[in-house]
Amino acid sequence: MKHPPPLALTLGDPAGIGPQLAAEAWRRLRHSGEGTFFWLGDPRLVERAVPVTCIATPEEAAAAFADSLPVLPVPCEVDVIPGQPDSRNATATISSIRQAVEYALAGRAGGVVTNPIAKHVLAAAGFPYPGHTEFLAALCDMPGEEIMMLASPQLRVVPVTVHVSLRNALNTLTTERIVQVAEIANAALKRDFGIMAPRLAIAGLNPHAGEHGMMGDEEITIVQPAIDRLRAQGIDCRGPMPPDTMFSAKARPYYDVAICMYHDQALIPLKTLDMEEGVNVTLGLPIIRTSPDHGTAFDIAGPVTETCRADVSSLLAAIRLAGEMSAYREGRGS
Ligand SMILES: NC(=O)c1ccc[n+]([C@@H]2O[C@H](COP(=O)([O-])OP(=O)(O)OC[C@H]3O[C@@H](n4cnc5c(N)ncnc54)[C@H](O)[C@@H]3O)[C@@H](O)[C@H]2O)c1
Ligand SMILES: N[C@H](C(=O)O)[C@H](O)COP(=O)(O)O
Repeated sequence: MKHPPPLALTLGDPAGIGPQLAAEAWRRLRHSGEGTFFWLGDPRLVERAVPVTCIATPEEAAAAFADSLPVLPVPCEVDVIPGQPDSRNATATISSIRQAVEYALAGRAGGVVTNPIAKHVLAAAGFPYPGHTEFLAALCDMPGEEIMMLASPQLRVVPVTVHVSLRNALNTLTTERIVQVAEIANAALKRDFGIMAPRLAIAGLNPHAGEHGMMGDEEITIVQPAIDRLRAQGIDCRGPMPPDTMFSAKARPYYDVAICMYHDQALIPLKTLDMEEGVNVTLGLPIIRTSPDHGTAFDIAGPVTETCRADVSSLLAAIRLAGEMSAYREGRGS
């Protein structure tokens, strides 16, 4: 049987926990048969902790994986001090993401799994994107088509507005964008998650979903028209749902994804319920991209050793989910 291409795991911020996690993920997965990955990173950061094979192409990863971490070298410009990010290393962080996407677009990587970046560190080096999500869309030449989903065994959430201030989120929330995001989520649940008739729950924006206009009228003027348009297309969606109760254990079984109006409305419930198993997924692009749901964790970053201080669960969940999504896309999903 032909093996699927390996996943490309990126460097992330080299001063964060990414290098530790890459080494630990390899230790946990090397004999598991759950898929192969290669790390686009600086071999000097991990070679004291795990055996490393430097590879020149993704195709060499499979043969190396059982015995060593396959590393496609992306050297850092300056010495890495764990916990102390340095924007001079932004070039390596960005190059790693760029190469991973190129391999995925060419079908030479089964998907991209990103290690966390610190947005302000990249911004200090002139990086013009607020996060991976928007950068990946630009690399795929599909700006504006990207959406962010966070998925865990208990909940899936999609924020309509993402990396903007709360004030800007309110100013930029439109019926058109809610419809576009819900359509992409609906299609992705079918294609990448094997959910053939997705059920969408659309959140309100205001307390009590506006209380019939008493506490804000965005539900009436913006959200309900989006729901009407989605239903007219045959998409199963309900709402506007009061945001304070829609994430309860009783409510969650009735939908497959919650479409939320702003970043923290979506991410707070998910990370509170399931930080360990939560995965950040980019939908709407031709490539598969997943990521752990946590950040760079500079406060616990240390030299990469044989013992990993950071919790690798979310990265492992991201790697597994990328493999599952890839299987669904290729008709191998179950
Ligand atoms: N996917 C991404 O690239 C991504 C996601 C979220 C945040 N970030 C970035 O990360 C940076 C730091 O963000 P933050 O401090 O808000 O969040 P964070 O997730 O980095 O850290 C929050 C707390 O959780 C702990 N933590 C995080 N991951 C952990 C792990 N795997 N094991 C054990 N403890 C862990 C940290 O030590 C810290 O105490 C920011 O610059 C942010 O932009 C990146
Ligand atoms: N908003 C995400 C989170 O808090 O988990 C995170 O910042 C990652 O965003 P990108 O995947 O766009 O880097």
